Amino acid sequence: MNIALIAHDKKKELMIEFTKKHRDFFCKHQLFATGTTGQLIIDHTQLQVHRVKSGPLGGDQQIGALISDEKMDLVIFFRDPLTAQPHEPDVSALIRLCDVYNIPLATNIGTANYLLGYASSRE
Ligand SMILES: O=C(CO)COP(=O)(O)O
Repeated sequence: MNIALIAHDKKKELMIEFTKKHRDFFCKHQLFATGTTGQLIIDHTQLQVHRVKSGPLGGDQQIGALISDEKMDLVIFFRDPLTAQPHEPDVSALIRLCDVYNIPLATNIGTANYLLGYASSRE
């Protein structure tokens, strides 16, 4: 599967812990991430990650383009619901494209755990 991993700043620690915990799952898949999130995942897990630009600099739109090209199978996007983002339209557009293309999307750890459990059971 092609999997996108994205986290807003206050959720980056959570993403690091999540990818560390599920490293055995993630190492079997092609990973894509926005710039800063991707670098942190690489630094802490040594997983291979294809990094696009940072979210506020167009990275969310690049992930959105991959979704619209039907190249993404799962999106895990730990959003920060309590902090205004300068690129909020890009965030909304990415989430919208997941709905347009029926791509499974987790925006919090509860859903992410659920989706990973399901994806692992199908391996
Ligand atoms: O802003 C983001 C998602 O909207 C994430 O971007 P970074 O991973 O570059 O911080």
